[in-house]
Amino acid sequence: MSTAKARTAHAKAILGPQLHDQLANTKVLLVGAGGIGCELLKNIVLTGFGHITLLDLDTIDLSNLNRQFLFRKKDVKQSKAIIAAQTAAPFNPNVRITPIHGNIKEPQYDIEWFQQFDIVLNALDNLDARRHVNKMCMAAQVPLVESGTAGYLGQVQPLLKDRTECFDCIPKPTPKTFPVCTIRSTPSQPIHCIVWSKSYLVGQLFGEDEDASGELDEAEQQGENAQEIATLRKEAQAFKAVRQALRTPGAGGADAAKLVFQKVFNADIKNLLIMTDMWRSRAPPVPLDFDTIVDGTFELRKDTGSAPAAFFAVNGVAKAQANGAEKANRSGNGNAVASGSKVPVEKEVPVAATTNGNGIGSNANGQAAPALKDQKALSLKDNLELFVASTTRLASRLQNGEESIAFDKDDDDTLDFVTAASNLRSAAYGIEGKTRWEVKEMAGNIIPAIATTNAIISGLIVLQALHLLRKSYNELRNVHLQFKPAVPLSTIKLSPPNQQCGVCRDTYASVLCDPVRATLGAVVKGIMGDDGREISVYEDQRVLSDPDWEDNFERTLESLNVTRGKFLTIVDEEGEVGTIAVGLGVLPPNHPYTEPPFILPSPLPKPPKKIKPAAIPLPETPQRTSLKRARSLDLQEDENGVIEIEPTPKKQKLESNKRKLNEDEQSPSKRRKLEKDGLLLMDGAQDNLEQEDFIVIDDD
Ligand SMILES: Nc1ncnc2c1ncn2[C@@H]1O[C@H](COP(=O)(O)OP(=O)(O)OP(=O)(O)O)[C@@H](O)[C@H]1O
Ligand SMILES: [Zn+2]
Repeated sequence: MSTAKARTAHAKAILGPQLHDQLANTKVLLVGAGGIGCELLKNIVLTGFGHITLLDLDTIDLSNLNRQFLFRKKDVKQSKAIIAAQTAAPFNPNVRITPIHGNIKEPQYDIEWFQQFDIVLNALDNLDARRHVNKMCMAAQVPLVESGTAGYLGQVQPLLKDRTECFDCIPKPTPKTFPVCTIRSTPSQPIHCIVWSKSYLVGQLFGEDEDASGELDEAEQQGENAQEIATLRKEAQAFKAVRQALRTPGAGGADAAKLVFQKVFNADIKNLLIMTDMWRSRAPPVPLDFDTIVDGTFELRKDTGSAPAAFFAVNGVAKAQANGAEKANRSGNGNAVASGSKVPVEKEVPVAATTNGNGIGSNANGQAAPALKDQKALSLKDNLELFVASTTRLASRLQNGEESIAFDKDDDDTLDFVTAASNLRSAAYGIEGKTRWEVKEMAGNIIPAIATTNAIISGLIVLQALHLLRKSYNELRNVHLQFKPAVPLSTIKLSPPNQQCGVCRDTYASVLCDPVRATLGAVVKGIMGDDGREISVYEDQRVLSDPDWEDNFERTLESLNVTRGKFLTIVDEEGEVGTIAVGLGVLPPNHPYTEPPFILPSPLPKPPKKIKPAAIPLPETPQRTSLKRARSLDLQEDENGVIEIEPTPKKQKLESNKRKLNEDEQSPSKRRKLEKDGLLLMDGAQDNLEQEDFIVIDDD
């Protein structure tokens, strides 16, 4: 057998000659060349996909090399897409890989561009880009395989307009937040102190001169303790002096750091202690003292030697350990603090993750093991020194012209500062400390990437992609990789689209136009044809017209900042007919100047009548990966240990922004209402559209 034949023999045997030949001509777009993307590129090249476009906006970072195996050290700072394409192309001489170093959200990647592909594979790491690709695939009617991994968990979801749920059919959970008072006055866990330090203190000291009273107003309205709020207000106002000191050359060194320390770890805590009621049911914090920490005589709890002291041994010596840790161990009082011999590890932390409070890492047997610098437990004095050093560095950056500094996990100065400040606060509140490594992980919301998870998920993506290309729609499954060694995979049959979805239930159309010449009115009237319904028109969240207000119809699309890659959304005023989403593309170069400056789709879009949401809420979707649920449904694992779960009716999705707007629009007096709310409306074609002219109805 020739080498070329031998190379494809196995793939051909597995796929069958028909699919094998089809793949050679298949055009696939792979978005993302990171952890999943590298694995997936290798897979699709070896499977025999013939035309691959690989797009990624990023360059290679040293930290990518442990799992993004198409990259080498010499490639650091080069384009991910270009290097991945170069490395993977020789895996199959018949493949054509077109790398693009760019952002998938750029306007040139419009509906027409997406339509050139037979299938799109997402290997992205953020919701925003995923949602964008989902929408473009729905608009272009191109099948998409969506995927993601988090530590040991992973998911693959095939998506096809009108057949399956889209990525946006199910609302995504919002990130966890903490009540403002927990963060600002009564923390009880390390994460509370970390959030305080990175989201509040860094901003107050090094950020824009922002008034942080908004969230306090809100807390007050929600009935929080008025005295506590008043104290927190005073505390925030008193930042002025320290902000000034940090920005003053000469005073901005260690003295300024000491000033900050005295304010936040001593004076502010003393002020909170005045509210004795607050500390009846919880342990009061201990004001820290700069000088005695430096000279080694400071004691966190003079009285009982309570557990937290074990983690903040003064001078790096586990002075408190003898009385503190042991007592904590014996008392077993259920506090969040752990024994002096082992700090609880919240997430997977490799190598010498446990520490014994004296700055030396210990392994599982309690034997001393040399800790990496970042994984070393810091004593109270270590933290104070780190606080002074990092505050001084940040202050000098401000003095050298940086206007404001925000937390960034990859900015060593801010990470050092957040590590030290959160540990000092933890010490004051009797909460265990965290290593710099752990703080980076928690503050940066880092979930360790696991190469094996990416490899498994990338294999599953190819299987789902093959089902889509074969049009074996009954074979499609959502697949979950779960942290259950006995049943690592579960598959779920696909649910139909959510009828209330604001993305995949829209009727999409594409208009090729010259936005410099085409007016809003001409395009909208062209799309609507002889359909005389009352409509409103939006671009994203901006209202461009409604039935009582069509002033913008005269304006060119460009003057309204509605250009290539954007969508005009045409919403039925009565809410009875589906929404039309018109994607804007460019005119072909040979389009005659004498013709209208746009080409309408043919046939014109005919959105369906809307299905009214059911009055009675449907039962909630089950925990999809839950084994318990699978068992309760009496489902059997198949021969591969895979459990299959039938989809159940889903809960009505919260109306999308657009639908919320729709309700608003029912009233013809919306324009007046918006103006009453202080929102600005554009009055005539001569108006220049400024950013502030946009009417933002709801922020996402
Ligand atoms: N809008 C976008 N357009 C193009 N590529 C994107 C876009 N958003 C994210 N990506 C790419 O998706 C990839 C996701 O891969 P991955 O999750 O492994 O992230 P990473 O940045 O390589 O790793 P880590 O975040 O763990 O350091 C990245 O290479 C990233 O550049
Ligand atoms: Zn949807």
